[in-house]
Amino acid sequence: MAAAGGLRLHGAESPAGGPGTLSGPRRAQARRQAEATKRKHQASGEAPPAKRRNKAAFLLAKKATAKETQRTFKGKAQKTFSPRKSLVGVSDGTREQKLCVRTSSLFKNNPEIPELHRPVVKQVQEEVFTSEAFHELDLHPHLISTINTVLNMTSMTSVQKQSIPALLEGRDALVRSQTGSGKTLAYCIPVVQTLQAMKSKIQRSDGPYALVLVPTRELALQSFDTVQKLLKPFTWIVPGVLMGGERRKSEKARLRKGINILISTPGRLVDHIKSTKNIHFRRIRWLILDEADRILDLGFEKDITVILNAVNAECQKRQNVLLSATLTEGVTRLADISLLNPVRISVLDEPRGQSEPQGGAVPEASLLPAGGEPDSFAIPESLHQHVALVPSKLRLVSLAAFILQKCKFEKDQKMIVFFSSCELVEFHYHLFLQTLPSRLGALASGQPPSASTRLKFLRLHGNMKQEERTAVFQEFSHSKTGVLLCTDVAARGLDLPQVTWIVQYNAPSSPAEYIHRIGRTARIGCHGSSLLILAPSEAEYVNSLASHKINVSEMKMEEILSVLTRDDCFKGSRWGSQKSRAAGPQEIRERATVLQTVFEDYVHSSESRVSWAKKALQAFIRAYATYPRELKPIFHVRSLHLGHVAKSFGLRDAPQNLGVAAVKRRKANLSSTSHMGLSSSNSVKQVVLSTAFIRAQTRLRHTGSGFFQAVLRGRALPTTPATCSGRGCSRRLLCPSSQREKTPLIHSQA
Ligand SMILES: Nc1ncnc2c1ncn2[C@@H]1O[C@H](COP(=O)(O)OP(=O)(O)OP(=O)(O)O)[C@@H](O)[C@H]1O
Repeated sequence: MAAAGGLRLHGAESPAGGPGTLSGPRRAQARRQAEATKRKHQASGEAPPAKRRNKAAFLLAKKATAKETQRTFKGKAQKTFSPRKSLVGVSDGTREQKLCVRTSSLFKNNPEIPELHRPVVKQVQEEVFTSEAFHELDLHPHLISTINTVLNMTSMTSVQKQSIPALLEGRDALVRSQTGSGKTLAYCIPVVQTLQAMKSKIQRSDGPYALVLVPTRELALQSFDTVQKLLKPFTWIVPGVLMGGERRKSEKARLRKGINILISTPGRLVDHIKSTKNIHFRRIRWLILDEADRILDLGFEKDITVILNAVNAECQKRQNVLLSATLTEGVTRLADISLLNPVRISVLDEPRGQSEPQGGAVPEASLLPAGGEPDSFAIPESLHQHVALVPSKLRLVSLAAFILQKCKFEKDQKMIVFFSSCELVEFHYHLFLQTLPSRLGALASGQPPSASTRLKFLRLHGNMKQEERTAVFQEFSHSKTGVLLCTDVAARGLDLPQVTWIVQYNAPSSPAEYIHRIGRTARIGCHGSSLLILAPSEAEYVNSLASHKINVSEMKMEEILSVLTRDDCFKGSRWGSQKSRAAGPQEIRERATVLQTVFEDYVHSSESRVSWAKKALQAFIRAYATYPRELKPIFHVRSLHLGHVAKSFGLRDAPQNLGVAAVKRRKANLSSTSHMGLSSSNSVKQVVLSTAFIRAQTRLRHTGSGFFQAVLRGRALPTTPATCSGRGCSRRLLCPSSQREKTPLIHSQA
């Protein structure tokens, strides 16, 4: 417990003569005593036990604080807080008693922030728009007028100019262009044009002619919406969407009536293939895999195998299209041998400079990254990328300060913050929702927060009910401002208008995911920015990004935190008489500590909140343990300082028994764990162990196109497509004519 006051600042951060409750000599005595204890433990190479660490301060505080201490937020200067009874601001009106009050020491014992010596690399750039109009294509006039009037588009983007003619010719295609460059229309327009032109007019009861697979439900809804708009003049063609979370019964009814362009997530389609009699693929002409690298990843392996086998069993002649902003070399080569004479479409400027593609057919090398290096992807030119190195203890306040900076002090900002798991999204969503808006409004003015001071927080992740997911997706789409906290469920394909900032609070597990996350901003030629928050020990990740031609510039943590001096509700009393704007580093530190204390007070206001924060911390460590092998030297769970990370969850101390229950569960299942020599006191190790299974599962997944790699493991990839030579063919696993029933088949154009 701290020296009584809920917001008492102590240690290095406590300003001399500041708001503390101890008199000068007593304060000095307390500090000397605390430092002596600390030196003793440092000398022995271990941290002092939590209780003893605070004992000196606690004893003196007890003596000195018969009186209550003043809270230091402006507007609350008169209000006094008892250490036992002080209340944390909760916007739901419930007031809970504090169990313990102790202010953090945020700026002590942090690792040094290294200088970033990032190599400046030339990013791969693409031209978004062309000067060619849709009416120059050989499309139905009603389709053109729908594009012009309903979608308000006249000129084609580069990827559309290259893809539409090639797809109208009936070619299989691999399409790669940067995020937000119009790939959806690049496949939707040819599908609609072809289906409306069919000689025997399509009947609803014919069932699906086109099957579009997308990785997430929101993307399914979004693609469905685009197709629906394009089909306005062609009312006899019926689009439909299948996605998890919807009522299966109503989907079955729609399938029974007939859907001609079927958009689905893989899992839900498998559900229907297994359980719905009315689903068939007899007339499939198009198979489209949007975000193909994700769909063909190990995570979807089983589902895709079921779907492709079902489709191939009924339909041998169709056009296959694979699209993504990050079609890796692995995916393209593997798809190459399973597609029939595919056209490879890429919008990269550099290869185009050498040989201009004719009619959408790009030279073979151009789906490979410029310069022939593996897996470098184009990034929108108007996207400004930043990185901030922030010690673990300061992560939470830095994120909150950044949100305030952009969404409170700047106009019309819309932000997406990515986290590594659903639990982390939930934790930060509720924490911010309960603390930040109430601080900003109520504490500054003594009134409830006004519309102008209110921060709008939304959250989106896979553990939410579908109705809520859809509502949030719609609300954020139509909103001009707001902060969406989410997992990677929102990373792929979503076209959320006017997003100005992307924050990656937890680093992504691959450069492809980095590209997709930041690609939610700066779409279709707009401006946007991104911020990646890394711990000092993770600084090397900047070089890893550079090796994929991704350039980030540094934003200093102090710059982020300095915004707190613009809001007097974070003012410490030492600075009461000074002008905020002239604040120096010490005031910034003090204000950051005030903000951290707001979070800690909230978390420690009840046992249940403390255990909620511990669970979130546990989820963070679990997710941290799943980085792929090649990133382990940068993101290794053993390099985490549990006590420091705990601070970023509003916890005052490192939990002692973190992960024990999980480890016990795993122990029961995995007899092999015993050899790891578990020590009950080593919490991080326990969590590592409890996540061993997850790591093993995800290792392959992170290797990129793991599904195909698994199929082909053990033999060299053919560099050029060859024809199948039947049963003994070395590529038989991908060839429809030999082992259909066992294999994930992309193509079956017999
Ligand atoms: N020719 C065009 N003119 C103007 N706007 C367009 C055009 N084509 C597409 N758009 C708009 O551009 C935005 C991005 O399109 P889309 O979502 O298809 O991009 P994408 O390349 O699929 O992105 P991602 O790789 O992130 O999935 C959408 O709002 C879409 O309406």
